[in-house]
Amino acid sequence: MRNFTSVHDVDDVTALVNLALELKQDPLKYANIGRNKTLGLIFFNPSLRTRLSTQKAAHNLTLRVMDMNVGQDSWNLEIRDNVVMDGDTSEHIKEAAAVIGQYCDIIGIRSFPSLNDKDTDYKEEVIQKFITYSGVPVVSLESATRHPLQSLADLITINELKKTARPKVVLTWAAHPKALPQAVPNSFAEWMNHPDANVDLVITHPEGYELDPKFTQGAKITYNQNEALEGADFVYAKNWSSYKYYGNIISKDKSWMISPEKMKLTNQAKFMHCLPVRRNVIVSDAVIDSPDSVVIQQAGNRVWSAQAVLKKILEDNF
Ligand SMILES: NCCC[C@H](NC(=O)CCC(=O)O)C(=O)O
Ligand SMILES: NC(=O)OP(=O)(O)O
Repeated sequence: MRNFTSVHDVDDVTALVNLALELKQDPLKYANIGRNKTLGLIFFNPSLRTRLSTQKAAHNLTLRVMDMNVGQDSWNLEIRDNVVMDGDTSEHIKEAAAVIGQYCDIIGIRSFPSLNDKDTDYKEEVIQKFITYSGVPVVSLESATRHPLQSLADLITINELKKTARPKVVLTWAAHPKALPQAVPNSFAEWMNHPDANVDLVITHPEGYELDPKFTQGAKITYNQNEALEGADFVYAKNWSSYKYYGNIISKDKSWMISPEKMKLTNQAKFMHCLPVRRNVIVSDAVIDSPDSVVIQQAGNRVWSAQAVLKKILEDNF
């Protein structure tokens, strides 16, 4: 594996999940593989889990880590090509990526979408330009359209907790006051639809919140949340803004919040969310504080997800 930007970069998903579970049992098993190598973590947006879990994973592999918040610690970067840079961007991504590639052996990038222009966001310019110009392997720390380290951690968590060979997994939209990216649900759908995930995926959302079919193909999609939740083994809640009416909030329907009444429709499902989550907006206190909530285990698994990916990249490229 050279880069990790989506499930398509992984040649054997089952093997990667098994590697993560092996690392969870024995975190320092491959502690020498990153010796004298440097990982750079570049953030265009805030992060708690991704920043800290990836650092922890790197430390377990003896990688050195440098991190930077673009525009706060560094210059504002210009992403577009062929522009006269007489505005508020001081440095072009072409130079910035190439220079960071001189200092780092692997680069992680977090870059959210603008949610203004679908074509620009779905072109994934920031991460693609880092791949083109840095000359080193690149790992997505959540890009405009995907969050693969999160989805891998989600799959690890489902594998740890499933009670049947092929569980029913429900991805449900819930209302939110801010327009959020589609990256988490796109990526979750793409990973759950992979044959190695071995789950039945049902996606439920109000009309107009259809995701790009490129990610959801193979899943059952319904506007009826109660019907979707019936018999679910896992409930994965997430808000996203509309893909069709790009970046807009078209429903504020509070009835989509995951409450104890909704959880009663399920097969004593585990409640999942990538975090950060707004309590009593996306999920009620009673559900997130219940024994069926696995959000902390899920966040804990971000370490093993990142460590498995970094180990594979180190092994395959150095
Ligand atoms: N990395 C996990 C999710 C990050 C982001 N959430 C947010 O921006 C939530 C912000 C808020 O609730 O104010 C998203 O949905 O893609
Ligand atoms: N789930 C997740 O990626 O969290 P952060 O945005 O805090 O990194």
